[in-house]
Amino acid sequence: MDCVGIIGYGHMGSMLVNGFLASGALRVDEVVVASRSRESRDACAGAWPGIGIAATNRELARRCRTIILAVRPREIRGVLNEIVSVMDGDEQIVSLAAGISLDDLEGLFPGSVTRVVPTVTSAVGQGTTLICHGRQVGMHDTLRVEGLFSSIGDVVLVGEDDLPAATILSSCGPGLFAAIIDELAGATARASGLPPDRALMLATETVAATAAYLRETGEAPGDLIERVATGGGVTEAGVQRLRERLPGVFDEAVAAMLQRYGAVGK
Ligand SMILES: NC(=O)C1=CN([C@@H]2O[C@H](COP(=O)(O)OP(=O)(O)OC[C@H]3O[C@@H](n4cnc5c(N)ncnc54)[C@H](O)[C@@H]3O)[C@@H](O)[C@H]2O)C=CC1
Ligand SMILES: O=C(O)[C@@H]1CCC=N1
Repeated sequence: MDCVGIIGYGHMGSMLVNGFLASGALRVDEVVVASRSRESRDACAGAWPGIGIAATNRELARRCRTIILAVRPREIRGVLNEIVSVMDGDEQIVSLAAGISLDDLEGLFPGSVTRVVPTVTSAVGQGTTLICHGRQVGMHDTLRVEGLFSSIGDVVLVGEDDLPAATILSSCGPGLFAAIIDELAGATARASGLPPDRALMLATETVAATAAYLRETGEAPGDLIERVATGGGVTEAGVQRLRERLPGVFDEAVAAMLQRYGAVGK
């Protein structure tokens, strides 16, 4: 049967199962899940009655033609080595793992291999999934995987050389922006009598509204700043401080992420 198998039912695996099923892209009888812990397999079976649960990764590989690897990068080699002997070679492997190249994957499974970088914000139907197909991926698999992931948000095709930088923006980005919201709300609450939960709510709404404004108007961030920061006014004082310190902070953060990206699967 042409089932979609998902190995690993952690943050991404569960988000994908929920997204594919809630969107109607797949039915429960078209999905099989395998995960190392009994608890996560039981949680999946409880959340989606009728879904396929495989006791082992090999059982899943026998039942599915599209196999999504939603395990951590350091587990990828072990999982692929484990399942490859029960595969007949015409399956499509979809790896979510940051830092594991198409060459690495094709070295373990010399067939149709695609790298996909989802984002946690797809849980609320927002954000961009990155897709990078390997050399052996045919038209049927290309359309199948792109169609599947477009059911949970936007899909953008990216060359493998651009994948690390694009991953930082689209997939690590929610974590980075959550940290910024937390810091802005925390600093405002510390400097005032504003209750922290209220500060967090206002900061979160403002970030969502700012993103919507930039997206809808197409205005450059610098132009928006000029519109907000009345000459000699309040915003100007804050933006000035940020402009002095943030380039160094962001250069450091991006360098650290790129370095980790190269090491994460080793
Ligand atoms: N969390 C995120 O926002 C994103 C994660 N990714 C990638 O997705 C992958 C999964 O990340 P998370 O879901 O965050 O990790 P996680 O740690 O939440 O989930 C991993 C799951 O894999 C299971 N697992 C571990 N070893 C296994 C094995 N040998 N066989 C079967 N199941 C096994 C674990 O029990 C767990 O359920 C990683 O490769 C990561 O690089 C990609 C984009 C975004
Ligand atoms: O932090 C990570 O390693 C994963 C990959 C991209 C987003 N989360």
